[in-house]
Formats: sequence, C-alpha cells, structure tokens
Amino acid sequence: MKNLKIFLVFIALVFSSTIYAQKAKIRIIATGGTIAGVSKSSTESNYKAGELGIYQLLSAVPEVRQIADVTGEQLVKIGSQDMNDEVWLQLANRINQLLNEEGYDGVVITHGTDTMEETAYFLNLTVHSKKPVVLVGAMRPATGMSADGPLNLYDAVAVAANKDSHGRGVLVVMNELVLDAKDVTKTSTLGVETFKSLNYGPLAYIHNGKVFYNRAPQNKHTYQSEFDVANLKELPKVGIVYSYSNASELPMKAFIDANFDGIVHAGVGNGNFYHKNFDLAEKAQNQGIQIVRSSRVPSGATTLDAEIDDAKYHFVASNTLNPQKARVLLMLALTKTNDWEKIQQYFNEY
Ligand SMILES: NC(=O)CC[C@H](N)C(=O)O
Repeated sequence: MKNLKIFLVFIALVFSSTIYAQKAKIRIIATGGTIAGVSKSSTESNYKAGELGIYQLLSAVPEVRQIADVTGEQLVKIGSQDMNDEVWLQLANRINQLLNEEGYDGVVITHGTDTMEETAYFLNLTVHSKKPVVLVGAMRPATGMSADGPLNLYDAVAVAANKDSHGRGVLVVMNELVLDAKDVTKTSTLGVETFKSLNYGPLAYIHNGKVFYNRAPQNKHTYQSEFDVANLKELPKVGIVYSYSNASELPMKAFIDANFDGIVHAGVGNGNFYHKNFDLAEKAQNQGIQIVRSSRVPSGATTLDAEIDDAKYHFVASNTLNPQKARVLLMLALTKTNDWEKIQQYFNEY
C-alpha cells in the first residue's frame, strides 16, 4: 500500500513536470494602446491610451498562465498614432533576440490599433523566425464595460503557444480571428470587429482558446525575408500622397523638394493620379525618387488591367498592399536597391 502511494506520487510528479515542460515560453512586449487604456468610469468614452503596465494587463487574465509560461516587458507606453521608425527597429531587433537567442517559443506584442497593421507588416519583413509573433490590442479601454482586451490577450497567447501558428508570418489576433500581417487592415474607427482581411479572409478563427486554421499566407515573410534591420539606425524617407478629385500638387511637390527617397501614391480606383500629380510623379521618378502606385480603395490590386503603363514610367504597382503598408515595403526595399524593376519584384514577392 505504501509502495503504491509512493508510486502514484512519482507518476503524478513525472506527469505534471512533462505538462509543465510542454508549456510554451511566451514573452509579451507591451507598447501601449487602448488595451492598456484607462477611463474615468466604465461608460466613459474619453480615455487615455497606454496607461497600464504589462503586469496590470496580465492580472486581468490569470488564465493565460494555464496555457503558457508567460513573462513580459514594457518597451514603450504610447498611443500607436505615435509609433515611429525608431520603435519599429527596436521591436524587430528585440524579437529576433528573444526568438533566436533567448529560447522563447513565441512573442505577443500589445499595441494600439491605429497603426497595428503597419507594425505587423514591418515585423513580417524583419523578424527572422518561424516562431509565432502575434500583435494584439483592444477597441475598448481596460476599464470599460465589456472590455475586449482580456479575451483578445488570452487568444493572442493561445495563438502564440500553438504549434500550428508556426511559419505563417506575423499575426494579428483580435475579436476571435487570426489575420495575416500583409492583408489585415483596420476598417472601423470604433467597432470591436474592426480588423479584416479584405482580400483573402482570415487565417483562422478562435473559440475558447482553440485555434482553427483555414489557410496560410502565400507571400514571402519572416524566415524567408531578405530584409535585415539589425545594423540600421534609421530607415529611408518615404511619404504618402493621397488623391481626390481636383487634387492639389502641393504634398507631392513638398516631398520632392525635401528629397524624399520614395513616394507612395494613394491613388483613386486602380491606382490612378490626378493629371498634375501624374506629371510630378514622372518627373520625380526621373530624378531617382521611387514612385509606388497604390490606391485609396480598400481592396483589390493596382496591377491587373491598369490604365497606367508602369513599365513605361518606371512606376511600381503596390498590388494588394494598401498605401501605409506599401510605404513599409518601399522603405525596406530602398535599403537594398534603387532599381524600380527590382523593387517591383519585391512587391510581387512580399
Ligand atoms: N483602439 C486603440 O487602440 C486606439 C488607441 C490609440 N489611438 C492607439 O492606437 O494606440
């Protein structure tokens, strides 16, 4: 009887230690945003983003400790409208370190939603690992009624700890969906269902912490990426010019005069220009400023049956990349080359 008891305790110990050993080691990097936002009352719509620290966020979801071995660090505490190249470079380098040198199995980044899609795409091109990197945020502040942050954070850790998430590039987890960095975009200023993949649909849905994948991104990313920011102190200067009827040429002119390295044109329809901006863009390209033809239309590509002959003007078609993501790829492409054909190749591959 005594031997049986010792045997059972031994089995329980071995069993629990293997369960513990199997828990993925996940690092959370906190940057701010509404997920860490605080308002005066639970119904207050006016709030301050990025107030709470990482361990305060985690205390709202103790359940994450059941699915992963979670630790955290605070990189910055900002609303993501203030996201910038410097923080992007720090973030990419830190994630590469955590995954490739410090033995973490996955990284979750808490982030404001305003520019989350840009950060996701930047990391998709600069993190070199198959391990999951997940961005997560919230639309309601942490102190709001039915705050969406705790469930989103729980889901993000579940996705980061899931073996099926490997090799799918950087992911955005919001509102029980997994969305890929290239296609995801914010579509509503207020709704919790704001993030959508308008061209290809979500990669997976999540229910009770279980992740059900439907597809994998077809473009190159993360472990296949040839972009490396490890030794960069800054990124090339690329601006965005927005088009509309009777558009002014002043913004395009200002970027040219300020010697920007590239301009992304958020054109109308299939990437079309107001004629005065077209003339300026042609002139800029001849001076060595790269022009990417994107569109203000939320979905579809700027390539097929375009009214503009890109090969003639040496313009680069953004394909399905929206202007803010086309800017990210153009900045990274310009760290490698100033040849428009090579840049177009990057836009076809990434
Ligand atoms: N829902 C949000 O996260 C918006 C808050 C803030 N503007 C940000 O992007 O950080």
